[in-house]
Amino acid sequence: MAEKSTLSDSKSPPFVIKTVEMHTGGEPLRIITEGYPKIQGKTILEKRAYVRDHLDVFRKRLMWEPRGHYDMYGALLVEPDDETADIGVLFMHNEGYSTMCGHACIGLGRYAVDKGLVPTKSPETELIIQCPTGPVKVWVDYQGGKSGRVRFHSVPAFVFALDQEVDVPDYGRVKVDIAYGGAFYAFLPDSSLGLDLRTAPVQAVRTAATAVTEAVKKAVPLRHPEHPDLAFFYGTIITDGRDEYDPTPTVQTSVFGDASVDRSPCGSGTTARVAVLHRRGQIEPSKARQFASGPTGSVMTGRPVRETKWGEFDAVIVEVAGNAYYTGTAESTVEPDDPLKNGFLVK
Ligand SMILES: O=C(O)[C@H]1NCC[C@@H]1O
Repeated sequence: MAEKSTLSDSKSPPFVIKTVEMHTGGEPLRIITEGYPKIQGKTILEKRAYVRDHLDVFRKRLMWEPRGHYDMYGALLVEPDDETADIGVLFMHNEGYSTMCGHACIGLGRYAVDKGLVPTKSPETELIIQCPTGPVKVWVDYQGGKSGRVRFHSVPAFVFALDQEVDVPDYGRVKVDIAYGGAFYAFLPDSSLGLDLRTAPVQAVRTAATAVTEAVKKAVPLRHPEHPDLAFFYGTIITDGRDEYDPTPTVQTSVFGDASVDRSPCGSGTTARVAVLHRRGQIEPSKARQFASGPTGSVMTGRPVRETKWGEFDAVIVEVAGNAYYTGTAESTVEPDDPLKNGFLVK
């Protein structure tokens, strides 16, 4: 639906937002580089709350149609408050503002190197991106003046629940694993929803995963070791159930936010899934596993690096790696008399 502007059109300055467009494994990344109003707040979580409460019309204009689309994804660079961080970022999608995004960290790693936001070093340039979930360490291949593949270590990943039973309307009682990889996800195999990821239409996967998400949200109260703003359920990842180690990729489709389908294997979801596989003894640090996206077949690798603790939770640092590519730049504008200027979604 189209929404009324919360900005006064006669008084507000013209809307001109510049962006750099990338994709990681097919998942769009719209990096906002110029034109956002000043963001208030000292901590990154305060900044996230500020854009959500005061500037949400900007997200809708940039993520929703006609400038974006139902499954668009964006990143807004902000001043970090963590002294160790090189850049800070807020993430946005069709419904709101997520707390961690692996595909975006992969794209932003390249972007930071290519824009000279960090001093470069070969063969790898290291940087820290402050995300709402916490600091994410990123290494960007950098050789012959060219940025390439990116790997990252997110905040500690932990299993919240294994084999949690939930009743999913239209699908029955299923068991899910719930884990945190910078955001909370539920995992279950396609077979328990009567689907086959290799052949199911993406809409069927979207519908089933969304039903699981709604059921888990109702049934499972979440806890985060540090901050209540981070204790929300972000999405469901349906897998092909091939959890035991195998050199060929295991397929997974992540459905997050308001039923948005990730075109990539989902970096934060992969982080969380590695935590589950690690807990079940199905993955080793020395053998990275390949995780392929259901919608596009694009691949990220993931492996546990070392065990740690986060508050009450046994946790693990996970390394995820992937590739991002530039697709262009854009300058988005708004005409005051456009009745659809604030965006709309077609499901
Ligand atoms: O790669 C990721 O972590 C993300 N991709 C879109 C949804 C998740 O935030």
